[in-house]
Amino acid sequence: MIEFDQVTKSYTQRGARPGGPVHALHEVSLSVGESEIFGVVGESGSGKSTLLRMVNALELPSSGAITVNGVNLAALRPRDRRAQRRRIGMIFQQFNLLANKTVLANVALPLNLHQRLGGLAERGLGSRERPGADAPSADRAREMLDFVNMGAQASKHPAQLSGGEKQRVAIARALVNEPDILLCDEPTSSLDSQHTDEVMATLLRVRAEMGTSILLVSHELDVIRGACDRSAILESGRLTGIAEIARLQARESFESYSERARKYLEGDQE
Ligand SMILES: Nc1ncnc2c1ncn2[C@@H]1O[C@H](COP(=O)(O)OP(=O)(O)OP(=O)(O)O)[C@@H](O)[C@H]1O
Repeated sequence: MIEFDQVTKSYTQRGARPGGPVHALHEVSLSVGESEIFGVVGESGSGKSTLLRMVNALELPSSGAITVNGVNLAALRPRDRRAQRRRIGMIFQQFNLLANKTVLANVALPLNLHQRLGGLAERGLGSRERPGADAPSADRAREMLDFVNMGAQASKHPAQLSGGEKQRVAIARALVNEPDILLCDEPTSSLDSQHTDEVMATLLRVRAEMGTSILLVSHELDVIRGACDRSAILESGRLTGIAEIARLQARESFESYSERARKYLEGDQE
């Protein structure tokens, strides 16, 4: 599904005393399977975000090749690259929701954009000219909000939500176009443990019910261990290994916070 073949990404150092190229990634080869949850761990600056951004062609390799669903990203024309990108969802540490839009409008946004750029363009119509153009988007957005248990908060604005709720809305938005890959860049790094568990339980459900492949960058080893099947370990842009993570543990780790708290406080913890 996602293949990195000897991928190197170099940047030219800028600044007062420019030096040689920085290898953000150096000859990285890995593959991520269908419906797999694949982690990426490493210290700050090890190349995690670069790797993630390369999957949706926000960055292209300096050498080597990346194929997604059999398509070599570097060979795509810019327009096809944008189309390919719409088939990949992404969530971020800071949620990136639009503050002046309701939860529902945030989730519907990619659908409306997709319609404007796609089918409507072909017919030479803007969505304002088409009666009821937004209605199917609203239905689909509501469906996704229900999926992340945020249906009751559809008319709120992001500022009225907790961090965990914002991230679940961001997940709904990332999945509204039914992508087969979801990229997660430090999705729980600004959340407390209760909200981390809610978000991770949601991601496990996304994989179980939608079959989405998930690439999860995190510096939180517990999060990786609790959710991923395997994880790449990066050090200074090099892949130092791919850890196999026991599946049994993964299923047990994201019980509800209260369940874990009760077990822990009552001493029922391994
Ligand atoms: N656009 C850029 N221009 C120049 N150097 C860059 C650029 N993007 C990343 N780098 C460099 O590439 C290396 C890897 O960066 P990257 O952001 O991928 O690491 P990371 O593991 O995600 O770090 P963090 O955990 O701090 O976000 C770093 O040395 C970084 O400074």
